[in-house]
Amino acid sequence: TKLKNERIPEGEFMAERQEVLAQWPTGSGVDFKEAVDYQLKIPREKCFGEKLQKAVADKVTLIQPRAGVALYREQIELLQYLEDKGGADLLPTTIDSYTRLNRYNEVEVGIEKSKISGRSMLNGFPAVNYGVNICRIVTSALRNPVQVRHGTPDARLLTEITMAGGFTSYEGGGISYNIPYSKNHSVAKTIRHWQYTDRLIGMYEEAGVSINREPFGPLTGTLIPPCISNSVAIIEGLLAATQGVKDITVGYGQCGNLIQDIAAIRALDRMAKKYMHKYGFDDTRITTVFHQWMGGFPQDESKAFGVISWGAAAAALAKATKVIVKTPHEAYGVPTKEANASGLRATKQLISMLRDQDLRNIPEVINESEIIEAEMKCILDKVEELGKGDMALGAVAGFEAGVLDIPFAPNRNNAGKVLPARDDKGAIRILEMGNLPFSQALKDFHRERLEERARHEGRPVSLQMVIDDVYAIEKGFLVGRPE
Ligand SMILES: CCC[C@H]1O[C@@H](n2cnc3c(N)ncnc32)[C@H](O)[C@@H]1O
Repeated sequence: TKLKNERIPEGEFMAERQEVLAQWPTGSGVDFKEAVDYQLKIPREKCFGEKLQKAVADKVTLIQPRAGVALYREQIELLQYLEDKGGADLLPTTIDSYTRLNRYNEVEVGIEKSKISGRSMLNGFPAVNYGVNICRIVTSALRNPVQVRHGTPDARLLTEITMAGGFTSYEGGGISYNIPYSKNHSVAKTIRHWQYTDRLIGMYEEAGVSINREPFGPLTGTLIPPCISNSVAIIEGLLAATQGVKDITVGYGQCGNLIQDIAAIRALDRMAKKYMHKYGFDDTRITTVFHQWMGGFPQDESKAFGVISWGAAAAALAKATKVIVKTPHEAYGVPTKEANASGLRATKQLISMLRDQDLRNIPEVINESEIIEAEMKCILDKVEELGKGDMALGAVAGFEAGVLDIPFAPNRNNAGKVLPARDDKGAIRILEMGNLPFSQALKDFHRERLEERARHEGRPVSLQMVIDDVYAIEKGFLVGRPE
């Protein structure tokens, strides 16, 4: 059927649902009505959206780790440790890579190997293979709300099982879990898959169960201009709201210039609310999430804590509703529960020390935020025009035209013409505009900021700046200065 940004008709949805639930035997354990009843019995303080709204009211920034291991008793032990010893306000369950690729046979092997070896042979929690009841054993063993975090282009069955399994938040989107994560999936296909996810969550909403949805903000996590990741977040938020989703957390990955990071969150929050209103979704609740540094991490744990704390400070000063926390094992792989908890404690230290400081309204932030909003408007206006008002069609056409273009993304449907580089203060600017539909004034602004760096470094604005900025991270710097 032709893609359109409209609520999936019930008959069409139910027919598709039969196929989805048949994709793996555990799908037969999903009964929507029974799942709604189960969800309605979950205490309110364990509902993700409720806790986010309380944080907004209390003006606090919540902390949330990533965490996922193969065996479910270990997953319970891990998450209990992170809430008890790490002080996590919100809990994740990070899903393993095989499940993200719908390769459930290989998951089975991974679970068996983990049981035999006694250690996690998967890089996350295999929720689909475990099914509804084991998910409920995990989510009901914890004091805090639990969110599904993953990177799945076709997450339809995962949604069915985890929503029935007592999770109350679900990360991802048809763009943000495709373009940065896969080479060949078409944007139209994954947007359609995620319309299924959002329609199912819309059905839970209509039955009185509010499930929080969080588009994946950071995208490739490498020098992403805030206007690009913010625009994708808003498109995914609008596509979700169209399917009946009411509780949406829009996100952004730390880039490193403090003024720009705070401005990005401010622009994201304001524009998300503006676009929800523009499209008549006045009953959606919007919150923000700030991801601590998504780039390469130092191996030295003390330096890693420096990076973690800096991301915590930026989140606190931006008054993000929640911050996603890194660990001192980031340079190595899946962290131990102790390392994960220590990243949380370091973060909470900064969040609480900076609780009374808010930099969102200082002039430099407002100036940068207004530039980001203007850039977002150029992009979103063009997406609307290309889609003739339909955001789903506009997104597909936007990628084809290079109006939406995510730097360093592997997907062959991404133009890959836009090239970012840092200016003299480390803020992300655009060196190659590709087909971004910016006004001349905005194009001139970016050029001027890069020329300023060029003058300071005594070299021309060039691709070498992009390369130097990518490698600067390993040397512990942001701006890749010439040798
Ligand atoms: C956005 C995805 C990348 C981030 O997600 C972390 N990540 C991946 N898998 C796990 C896991 N099983 N447990 C804890 N963190 C995990 C990586 O380290 C990185 O920061």
